Amino acid sequence: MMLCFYFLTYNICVPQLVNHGMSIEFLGKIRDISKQFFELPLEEKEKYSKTSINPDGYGTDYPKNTSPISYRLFLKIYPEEERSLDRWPKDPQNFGELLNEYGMEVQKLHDFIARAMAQSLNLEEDSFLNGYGVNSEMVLRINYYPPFADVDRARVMTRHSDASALTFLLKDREVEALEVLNDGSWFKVPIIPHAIMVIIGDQIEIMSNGIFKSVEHRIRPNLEKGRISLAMFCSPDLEKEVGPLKELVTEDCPPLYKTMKRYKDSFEQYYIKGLRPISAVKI
Ligand SMILES: O=C(O)CCC(=O)C(=O)O
Ligand SMILES: [Fe+2]
Repeated sequence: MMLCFYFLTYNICVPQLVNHGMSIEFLGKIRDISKQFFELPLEEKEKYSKTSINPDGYGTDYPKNTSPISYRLFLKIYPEEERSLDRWPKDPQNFGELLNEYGMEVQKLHDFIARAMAQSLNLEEDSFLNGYGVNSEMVLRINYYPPFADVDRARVMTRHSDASALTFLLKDREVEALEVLNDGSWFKVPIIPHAIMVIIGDQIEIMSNGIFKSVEHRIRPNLEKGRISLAMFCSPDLEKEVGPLKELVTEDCPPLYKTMKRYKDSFEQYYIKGLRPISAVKI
């Protein structure tokens, strides 16, 4: 496996994984089948709609009567027994099987990267993985952004960092739209075909006591073309107390973040106010 660090400026770098073991054909199938799902008639997609109690399924993040900047299919992949299988599309055929296989592959990548990150800090290789607790989560969000011309110009996906520990992002093969923030300026992330981008989420920033910083990013839709992306959010067990790893806290390096459960739950309330949830857990 190879981690290719793509430097956008001298101090901002976007890790993209290549030689990750998934074939070009497999990634092609995943992207194509996801796109086919979003191209189904609305009433077909709405068979899998999310509800107010279960976020799994098809939906948008905006109220029904406004034109959304993105549509999404949100599916919990792990823990396996928490899958809402009635929201896993039966059409296109094989979608479920492919998603299952993709989940297993991304889990391997995740464990490899989490171990490498721990080793890079001279920690035991399982330090981050142990910090996740037993029922760590993987949630897939497949995003479809219609062409810009179809949506309100002002609506760029709000800037955010991910609530996850790590996010593994399979980007569109053709449409560049992801931007990351550094020092007040936005930088476009270039496409490396078939690479999987690793996004540092808030919970790795917390566990590493600020050594790894979560990345603020946003999407600027394309004028002519729709765009597909698959974001796999890998996060600790919701019931696990997550805080700076004790190996990283010393007299000289006090904890910089509070320890808390269910970080994700508090995310939404800050996000909708335009605040960064991570700022609320800083000591
Ligand atoms: O579509 C993308 O490339 C990124 C999506 C994203 O940031 C998210 O779903 O959290
Ligand atoms: Fe994100």
